[in-house]
Amino acid sequence: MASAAWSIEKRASFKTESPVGDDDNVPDTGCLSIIVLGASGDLAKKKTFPALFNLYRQGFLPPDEVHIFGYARTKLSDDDLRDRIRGYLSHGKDNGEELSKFLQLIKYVSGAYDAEEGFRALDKTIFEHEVSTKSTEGSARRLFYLALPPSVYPPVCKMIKLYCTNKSDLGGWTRIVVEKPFGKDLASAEQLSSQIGELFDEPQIYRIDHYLGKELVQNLLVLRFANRFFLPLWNRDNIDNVQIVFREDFGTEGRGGYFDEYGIIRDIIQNHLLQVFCLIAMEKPISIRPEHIRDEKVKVLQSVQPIKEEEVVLGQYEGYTADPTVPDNSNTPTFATVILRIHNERWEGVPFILKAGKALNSRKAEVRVQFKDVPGDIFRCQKQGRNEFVIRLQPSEAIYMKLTVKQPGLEMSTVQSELDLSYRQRYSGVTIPEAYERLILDTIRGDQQHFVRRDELKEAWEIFTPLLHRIDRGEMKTALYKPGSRGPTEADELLQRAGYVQTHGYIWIPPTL
Ligand SMILES: NC(=O)C1=CN([C@@H]2O[C@H](COP(=O)(O)OP(=O)(O)OC[C@H]3O[C@@H](n4cnc5c(N)ncnc54)[C@H](OP(=O)(O)O)[C@@H]3O)[C@@H](O)[C@H]2O)C=CC1
Ligand SMILES: O=C1O[C@H](COP(=O)(O)O)[C@@H](O)[C@H](O)[C@H]1O
Repeated sequence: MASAAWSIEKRASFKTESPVGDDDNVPDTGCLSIIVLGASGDLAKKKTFPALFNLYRQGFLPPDEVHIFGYARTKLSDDDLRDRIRGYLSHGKDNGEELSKFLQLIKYVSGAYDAEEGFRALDKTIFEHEVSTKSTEGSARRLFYLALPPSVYPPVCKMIKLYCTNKSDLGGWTRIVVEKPFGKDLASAEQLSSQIGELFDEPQIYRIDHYLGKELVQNLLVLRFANRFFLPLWNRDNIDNVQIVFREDFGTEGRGGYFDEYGIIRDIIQNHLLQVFCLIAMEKPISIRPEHIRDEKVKVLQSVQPIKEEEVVLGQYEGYTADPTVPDNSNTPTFATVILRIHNERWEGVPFILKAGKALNSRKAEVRVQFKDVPGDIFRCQKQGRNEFVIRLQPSEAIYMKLTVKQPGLEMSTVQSELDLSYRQRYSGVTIPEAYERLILDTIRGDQQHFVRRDELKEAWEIFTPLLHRIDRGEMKTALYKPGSRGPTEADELLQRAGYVQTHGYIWIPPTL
């Protein structure tokens, strides 16, 4: 099929204003084919198909318009694929009829990732579906989700471009969703970007970072820019330090081979935590249009200073190399604390402490903004703790503010307490969507706000590549830590040196209903 001019992508994610583009002629309806490449794999069964099922159940994938196609090299029948994924969709719930109907929407095509034959067969199967839905040529929508190792992105994109691109002159489109890790360093990411960029235009490429689909990450812009409270406080005059933390209480769990090639900085910090960092640190965009938001993200990334070796702590949990897919002498960090410093008027001197680790003592992701001490404090509160604004991304989503209040009672003494917005309590009955669900819906609607733009990705790699190369060359020390611990003690020491003051004797406990 011949390709035609690409349509401008459009979607209003905030109902009061279309943040995307000016072209209102792109239809949100019509024949839609979702093609999951790498359908036999781990991500597809655990995340992609379950997200599609949830969208289907909520009516976002109408069965008269939508078909789903799995593609991979493994020889499978349609039913084999359905059987493989069934268990990941039902979660023991009694949704039998819905599930069967959804599974019937799925077809499977087997083929190589670099050969014409398979992609021609895929195109034929998709085309048959488009004909069966009486879709007008040029109006069909094709979404290719690459649940594949990045090594095969270039040949796969080439095959899609050559054999599976639909005509799009009547509002149809072809879009590509790519997963992280997008490259291993600046040079490889740029090479990959160029290879894909030669085949598809930027508005067709959706670089997924699933943290951008999390409810509380999406709330960051609203919190910062829709509340008067924070506007005057959000700067170096008031904020002492910011922590962005990811902790998992399990190890690499069967993904050791993949993980060892990448390490915790490429797996979590360079993408997930850095995206959160951008939303915390960037200036106010001129509107909520995706390009305006992404412009600001790029600017703050460009203001990050080179990382100093003395502001990095690396760790590896004991037992990591026991995984047979991990080399015995691996130096790959499973834990890292890295301090980023921003050279601009708002943030000069404020450390942004990005910390991520596997096999630690708890599972959580949060942003902790610690304020400076009260000047001329007449209550001697510094001894009790500083004001903190905490955004708990997961689990138990919450936003809370740690503050000092009078201890209730006859005495005039102070105590640490909190203003607490716990989602489960405040929004009981509301189901928070899975990140992948929301992001796939965005790709269908053409909203790139929560996806990583090419220049953003380049800046992200610019920041971390020198450090990553030093680690790869074995020039940085990796401390061993016990699984189930807080990580290397050096990380806590670095935190203290950066100015973080821990509140002793106070722990926020998520309220229960
Ligand atoms: N799994 C997860 O939780 C997450 C994964 N990701 C990313 O998503 C993508 C897919 O991940 P995941 O599903 O775990 O990967 P898998 O290793 O399960 O690979 C997916 C499929 O790709 C094919 N494949 C595997 N290795 C190769 C290879 N060397 N050359 C060609 N084809 C290959 C296999 O299909 P077949 O042999 O049938 O062709 C496999 O079923 C990756 O980029 C990953 O980093 C991102 C976040 C989380
Ligand atoms: O991308 C990845 O994310 C998961 C953690 O995701 P979360 O949504 O459960 O926080 C991580 O386990 C994995 O190593 C990494 O590749």
